Amino acid sequence: MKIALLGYGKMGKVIEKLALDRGHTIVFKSTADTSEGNFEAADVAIEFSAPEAAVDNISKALKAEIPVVSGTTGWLNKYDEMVKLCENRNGSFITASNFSVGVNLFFSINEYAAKLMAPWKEYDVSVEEIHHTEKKDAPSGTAISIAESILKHSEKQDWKLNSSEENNLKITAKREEDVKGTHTVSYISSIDTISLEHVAHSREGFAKGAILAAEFLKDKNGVFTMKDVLGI
Ligand SMILES: NC(=O)C1=CN([C@@H]2O[C@H](COP(=O)(O)OP(=O)(O)OC[C@H]3O[C@@H](n4cnc5c(N)ncnc54)[C@H](OP(=O)(O)O)[C@@H]3O)[C@@H](O)[C@H]2O)C=CC1
Ligand SMILES: O=C(O)C1=N[C@H](C(=O)O)C[C@H](O)C1
Repeated sequence: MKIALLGYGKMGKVIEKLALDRGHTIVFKSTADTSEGNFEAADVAIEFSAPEAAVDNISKALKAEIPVVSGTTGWLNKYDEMVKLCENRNGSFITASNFSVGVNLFFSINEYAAKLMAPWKEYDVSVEEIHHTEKKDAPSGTAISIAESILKHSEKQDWKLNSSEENNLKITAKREEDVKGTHTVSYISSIDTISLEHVAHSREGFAKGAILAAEFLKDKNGVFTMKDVLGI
């Protein structure tokens, strides 16, 4: 596959390395103010940039009829707009708050746990995420996905960053040097604590999942999720 990398930071660089190892080629790369290569030659675009840049990047790919995989977080208030654009252009689009296979399995475990725990009102549920200090958005997109799944099975009304109000699901976001991404769901009662945790040891899992998504998307039309890619 010929890949365009929209965003060539920490993630773009890991994706480039793994894509080359899998026999793909990189035909275009862009950062905030530079670009090189031939965008129109790409079979697929992989977009990991910044919250304020994602919508422009995704639109640019869809308008050029290039399937687009977007991993950027913090722009999802414009998700419906991007879906409409994709449908109007008969294009292909997938976004995920987290492309790692492990986290997508964790999402399913979290959903199962949320259903199981729903009747046991003595447990209070909360979510914590820890990331590196360069991260621009909080809470992480992954923490929001986890919280939204829990809320489907909970009496709590919404998630809230650092809120201790009983009717909100509390998400705590911490920033520590070089942490790739740690997400913990805790169910705490006066008697015990049940915790589910995913710890990313490197960025490879995110990058591998994004390349799998690009390979899946290349010859398809429509809007997909990681559940479609992984068949889970
Ligand atoms: N869904 C997932 O699995 C994952 C998602 N992410 C998300 O991906 C995004 C990127 O993460 P990461 O690589 O760590 O971030 P970095 O800050 O390391 O890299 C961001 C890159 O995007 C570039 N960029 C900024 N604006 C534009 C633009 N308008 N057009 C093209 N490129 C642009 C930056 O350029 P410059 O250097 O010039 O500013 C930089 O090259 C974040 O939103 C993060 O949350 C991260 C990991 C996994
Ligand atoms: O910015 C990051 O680094 C990450 N961002 C994603 C998120 O916001 O959930 C995914 C991963 O945790 C790493």
